[in-house]
Amino acid sequence: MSIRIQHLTKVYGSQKAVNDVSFDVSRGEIVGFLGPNGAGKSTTMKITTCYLSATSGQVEVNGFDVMQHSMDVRRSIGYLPEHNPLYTDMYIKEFLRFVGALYHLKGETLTKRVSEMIEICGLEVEQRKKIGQLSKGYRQRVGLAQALIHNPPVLILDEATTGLDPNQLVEIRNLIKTVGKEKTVLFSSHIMQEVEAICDRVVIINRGQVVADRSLKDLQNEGKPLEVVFQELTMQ
Ligand SMILES: Nc1ncnc2c1ncn2[C@@H]1O[C@H](COP(=O)(O)OP(=O)(O)OP(=O)(O)O)[C@@H](O)[C@H]1O
Repeated sequence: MSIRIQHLTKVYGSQKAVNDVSFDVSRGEIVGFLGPNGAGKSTTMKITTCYLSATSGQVEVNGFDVMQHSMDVRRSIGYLPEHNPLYTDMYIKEFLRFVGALYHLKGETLTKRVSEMIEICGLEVEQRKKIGQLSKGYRQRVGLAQALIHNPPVLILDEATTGLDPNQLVEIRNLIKTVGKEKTVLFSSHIMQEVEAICDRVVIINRGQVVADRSLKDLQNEGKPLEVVFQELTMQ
């Protein structure tokens, strides 16, 4: 199992943001993680990527427990957070080299990997610019490039396509689909068409609890659009 979340609970002060959440993501699966605003998606993702600690429950990534083996978990994961933090004064290449070095890539390997990321993420035309000079869509691409630079087996993408124009959306979607052929991907989104286009399975969370864990095929066989299923499960 690439990601195993068992009985995960996170309490902020007096608020239970995540309440006994359990689900697995198998190797090579692309899973859409859906839920209304404030449902607990980002919190679950932050715990899975070791950015936050859980109040209780277990999370394993690639067989490593997030509490006991956080360095192994971090090495196994590429993470694009919802608010993608980038060094705006750095040039794209400079930033990717910096991130690659954090993962102990060096010399020719690092140079090759940075070039590959620039190509895969469609950054060639803008590669001479500083990150602060890039449009939002290109910043997202840099975010994806930094998430992929160490070739992690697991990708966690929190609203990776927010703010992209329709053309970029198609390109990034295709990119996620392509990398998803050899990686496990958990990604959150509010765009149902996107989830339908990319995912094998959806996990829907509402008020901190999982309310659906279904394959897209199952849902399609029922003939209900994902949007309708989502509304039925999350609108009270
Ligand atoms: N650092 C924090 N301190 C206190 N409460 C928090 C903190 N982070 C998140 N929360 C609360 O936890 C709940 C879940 O938030 P979370 O960001 O995980 O939701 P989400 O499903 O990702 O929402 P969105 O779709 O709006 O991004 C929300 O009510 C939020 O206000």
